[in-house]
Amino acid sequence: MSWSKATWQTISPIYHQIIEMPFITELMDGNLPLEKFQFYISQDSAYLENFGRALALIAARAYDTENTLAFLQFAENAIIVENALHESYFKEFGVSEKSIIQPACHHYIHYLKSTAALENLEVAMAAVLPCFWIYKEVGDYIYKNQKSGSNPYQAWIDTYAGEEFGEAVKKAIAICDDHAAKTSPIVRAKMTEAFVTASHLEYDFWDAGYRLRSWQTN
Ligand SMILES: Cc1ncc(CO)c(N)n1
Ligand SMILES: Cc1ncsc1CCO
Repeated sequence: MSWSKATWQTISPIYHQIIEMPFITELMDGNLPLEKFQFYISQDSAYLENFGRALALIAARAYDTENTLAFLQFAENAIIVENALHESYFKEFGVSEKSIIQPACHHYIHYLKSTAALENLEVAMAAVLPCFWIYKEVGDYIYKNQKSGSNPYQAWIDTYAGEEFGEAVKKAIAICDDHAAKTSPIVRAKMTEAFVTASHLEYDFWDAGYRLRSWQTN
């Protein structure tokens, strides 16, 4: 079995918990309170900017130009999505300025950046993979299970259920499988551990959005 298939099986309970989260079910039904979406989208803007930096760092560390190019493209797209969030969703949902990075987002960003900087390249690639893969699965799940009628969050749903994003996800999975096949069992196990950790952080990011979880002092 490929590394990616085995690892997805490992995080399958986390994925199933994610699609049952109130943030996701309410986003799907279009009745997620605006305040929670605003919190999420402003945190996600900071997330994508820094995710882009982590991807660019992985691009710089890649073993060959083909993989450098792939990760540069991922980095560029993450930043393009971030700009799209700014220009359309921010206006549409009345999110005005860049807000302080709150705990869940802070945790995730710095986990990705320190892993991209300090761990084996293969482990860094595995750490960023849930950002691609879980969003693709969640996007498809919401798209397929949506009720008919208008949803204020449709633009968000369409971004992640779209074909262009799907192609990037397939490519990122293939790159991880290729690296997993060529590395040692010790590094492969660390790749799995990084994938599991990032999957927990994906859950936590949505949970923080639903609870509006912020620093307790101001
Ligand atoms: C927290 C998070 N993970 C992954 C993605 C996918 O781009 C995103 N936008 N935000
Ligand atoms: C994972 C990811 N999320 C938003 S853009 C991007 C890279 C896709 O090319």
